[in-house]
Amino acid sequence: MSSKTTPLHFNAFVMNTASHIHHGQWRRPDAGQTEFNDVNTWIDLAKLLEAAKFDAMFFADVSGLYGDADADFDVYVTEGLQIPSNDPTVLLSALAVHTEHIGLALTSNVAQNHPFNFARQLSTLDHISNGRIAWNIVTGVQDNGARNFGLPKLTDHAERYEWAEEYVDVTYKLWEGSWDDDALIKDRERGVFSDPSKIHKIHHVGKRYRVEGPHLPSPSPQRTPLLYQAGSSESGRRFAARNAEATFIIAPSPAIAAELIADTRRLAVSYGRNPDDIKFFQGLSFVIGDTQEEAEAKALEYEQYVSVDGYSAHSAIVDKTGRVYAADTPLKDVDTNTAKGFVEWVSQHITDREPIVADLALSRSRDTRIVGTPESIADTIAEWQAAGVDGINVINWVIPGSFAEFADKVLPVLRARGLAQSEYSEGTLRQKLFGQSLINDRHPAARYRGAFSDGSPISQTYVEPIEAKS
Ligand SMILES: Cc1cc2nc3c(=O)[nH]c(=O)nc-3n(C[C@H](O)[C@H](O)[C@H](O)COP(=O)(O)O)c2cc1C
Repeated sequence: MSSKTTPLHFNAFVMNTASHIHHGQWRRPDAGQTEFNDVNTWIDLAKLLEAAKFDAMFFADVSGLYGDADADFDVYVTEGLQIPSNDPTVLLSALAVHTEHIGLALTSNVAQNHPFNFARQLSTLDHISNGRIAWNIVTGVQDNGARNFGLPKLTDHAERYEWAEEYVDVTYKLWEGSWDDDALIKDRERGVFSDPSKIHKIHHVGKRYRVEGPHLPSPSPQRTPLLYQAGSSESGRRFAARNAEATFIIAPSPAIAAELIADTRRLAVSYGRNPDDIKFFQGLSFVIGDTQEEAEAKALEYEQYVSVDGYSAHSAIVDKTGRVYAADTPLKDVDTNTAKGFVEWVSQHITDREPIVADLALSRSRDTRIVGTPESIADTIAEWQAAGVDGINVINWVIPGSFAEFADKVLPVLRARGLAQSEYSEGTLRQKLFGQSLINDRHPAARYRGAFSDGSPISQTYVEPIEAKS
């Protein structure tokens, strides 16, 4: 079913590191991502994106190293594969003060921050940015990323999503229920800064957390930041259907995206939400030429920089000791239990010779890559919209070049077709996407509005009701 979203939304998909997705490209002379430690790299990019009317900068993040935590991690360090990396939560405060309209989205998983303090950080950022913050809710993907927070390894998949449900429940209570709208008074005459009868403890007691409250920040412009989610398994889709206002997907084709979108929207309705309470953002990268031949030639040039080790390591095509296979290793000799389906898929598509590991890397670098002229790229983007996609997360090869080129060459064609905005609409990030600043009444966070005002325990998800302390 075609998306009703016109114009589409466009986010710049980035990470505060040198080698985020397209590994090896940091070696190019025009790769500014090597200077990720310089805040001006990101401030300049934010200004470029805002001038081009991108909807948001969308920062990925991880809390550790990829691969088996007991395995060798040399390849990640050699490749700069998401290490070193800096914390997007801190960086976004700098970007907020240098921009006015563009949304600022950060990824954080349920292990890397305690929900009480994380809710406080996001409220602070939402105040600083005047309501432009979004949170990409992820459950984590790394054993090391879990071990850095005291866990023995990555929590099992289903339990990670149960954990995420309680995590967001705590944040919803803090963001939506702890402060009434008129609690902050600042009455110099009477010497009353806030009204204590309008600020409430949340008394959360759950399987993983005990959080008394109240929330320390006063309500920010959005209260609950715009909520993204990334994760497309059955559990991932159910979590998104209950909690996400936007989900980030990397479907291999518009047809598969259409199935994923229809299923998630159907689930959202079963949870009492509307189908269009969720917007879907597809990750795509672009190689742009004034002619198709020029675009193809540029694609070959990018492929000269492809790091087989980088893509192999990121796709967990590693042996038991964590070492990547040599590029000329026949795929039949690859022993992996994490990417078996991908290895088999690539093998099926190479029939004229023995498929090797280098073919996997090349296939990864071409995943959801569109090579063409601005017009042909706009045609393809329209096909994703027809599949139900509401926005595109633009994946870069180089910073800022990939975004500057997309802004200069493709966005004008999309604007002429009504597929990209020419101006920002007023208001907060949620106002721009959904026409209202606060999360809608169909979302589970809304049930906590006013829920603690009389101090009585409320029907709480994932926690036993407790006698609210008088
Ligand atoms: C498009 C996309 C982007 C993701 N980005 C991140 C990320 O930045 N950090 C992270 O820890 N996990 C990230 N993930 C992993 C998911 O959060 C999730 O933990 C993982 O996909 C397992 O969920 P699933 O089995 O439901 O897909 C991403 C997943 C997808 C599909």
